[in-house]
Amino acid sequence: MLAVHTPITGEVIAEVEPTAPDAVDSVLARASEAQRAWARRPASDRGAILVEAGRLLAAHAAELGELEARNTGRTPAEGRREADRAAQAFSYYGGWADKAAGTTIPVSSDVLAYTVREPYGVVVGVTPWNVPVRMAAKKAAQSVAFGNACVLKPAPETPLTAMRMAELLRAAGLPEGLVQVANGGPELGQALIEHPSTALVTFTGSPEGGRAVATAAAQRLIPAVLELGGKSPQLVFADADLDSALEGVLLGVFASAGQMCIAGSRLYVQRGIYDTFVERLRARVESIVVGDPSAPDVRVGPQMTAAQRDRTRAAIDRATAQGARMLATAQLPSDERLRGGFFVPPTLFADADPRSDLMRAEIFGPVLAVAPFEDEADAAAKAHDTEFGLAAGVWTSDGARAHRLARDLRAGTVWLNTYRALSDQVPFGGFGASGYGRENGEEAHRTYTQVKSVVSALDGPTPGYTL
Ligand SMILES: NC(=O)C1=CN([C@@H]2O[C@H](COP(=O)(O)OP(=O)(O)OC[C@H]3O[C@@H](n4cnc5c(N)ncnc54)[C@H](O)[C@@H]3O)[C@@H](O)[C@H]2O)C=CC1
Ligand code: BAL
Repeated sequence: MLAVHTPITGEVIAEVEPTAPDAVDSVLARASEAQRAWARRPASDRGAILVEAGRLLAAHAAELGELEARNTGRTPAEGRREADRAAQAFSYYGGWADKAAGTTIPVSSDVLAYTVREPYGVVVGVTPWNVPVRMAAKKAAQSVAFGNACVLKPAPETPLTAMRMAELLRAAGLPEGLVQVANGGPELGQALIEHPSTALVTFTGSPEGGRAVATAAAQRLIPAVLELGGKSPQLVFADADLDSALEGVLLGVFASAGQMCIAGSRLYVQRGIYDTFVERLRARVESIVVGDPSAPDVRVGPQMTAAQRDRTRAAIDRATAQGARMLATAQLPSDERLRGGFFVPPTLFADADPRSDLMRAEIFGPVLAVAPFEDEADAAAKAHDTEFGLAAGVWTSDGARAHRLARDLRAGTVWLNTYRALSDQVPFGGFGASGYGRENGEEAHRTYTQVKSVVSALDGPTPGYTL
């Protein structure tokens, strides 16, 4: 059995049956069979079932949110928000199901061509432990909206909400086998991708995992969508609304205890306001209350896994060893009950070597590094000093500058005077080592379908056309 822990105390909260390697065939056979029938149903029927799934998930959002918060150590409010957004994914993609269409192409007076966007078949969705229910919902909803089946493989540390979601989807009328959850680690993920019935893989997780997934997909000549990590910059200009910028910076890196692919973990502040802004930041970091997220004053909970706690602690030690100056660190909880919890205090560093791990490697924990910049060109150069390109934040009251930077920054998402504003409607994905392929919004239709072109002679059978 797979033991599932709560990171708040380290206790085991559930045991989950792993999917046996010899069950992969039957999981995928069920998915293929369900998909063939599902793809033949009118798109508006599929959409209506997804909308009903959204309604049922919303009706169970309190239960799902509580489970999510317990398994991930999020605050109850964050858990609820994640559950609400999982429900919204089904409502949103339910709306897309009968609106996504191909195109007609008037090639010449006697030839009409058109395209049809067809489902791939069975999609394998490999999801991480940091956003369990929303990520599972998003990948499943995008898959089935356009006629695919979806086999989800959640991270073994946080499978509970995806499993409950699959039960609710079935209750909402999604056919048996269309959305399934297979439980296990990387080996199971590989076995699912290597299986001949899998037609598309969508992965969210680490660059290492992404590389292995892409390699397995390439061996099978199937497409892979990879949403990987980041080392995202936030740029604060002297003319910004500094109160909003301060909040945006804090939430951008310490929400979810820093375990976000989009964490704004490199902060660059314009020289003229550097000392005062960093002093305000330092005071705020020191006052962050860390502990059991269900307590009303707690702002930062634990790391979601023991392994992540160890990785974050090691990253803090390495930053110090490589010469960064620790400016502030919050207090760990003193409550005896939380002694087994996976806590790491939010920590602020300055004066790091730009080539050090602190400035280059994803930490995925509550660790922020701050450095000054001189002007717009210097800010952009510093922002680009990374192999990643997932997100960037710009805080300035100069609209033209904001849009110049939005144009120039190499990142899949650029937020202007906000951060972490994610929506099903807005395409999401990375540049560079942050992955490739896009999900969300109308990109979902392109990503989760393949194009078939149909070319038709209008003036009777005509062999040998060269178009
Ligand atoms: N971009 C993101 O949202 C995430 C990034 N990370 C980064 O990765 C680091 C390590 O976290 P991990 O849990 O080890 O992430 P991971 O990338 O190893 O795991 C994420 C998911 O991929 C699966 N997986 C891993 N290797 C696979 C393979 N070869 N084939 C198929 N499936 C595979 C895992 O079982 C899990 O479901 C974190 O410290 C963080 O830096 C982790 C989780 C999410
Ligand atoms: N992993 C994608 C960013 C998010 O939805 O939290």
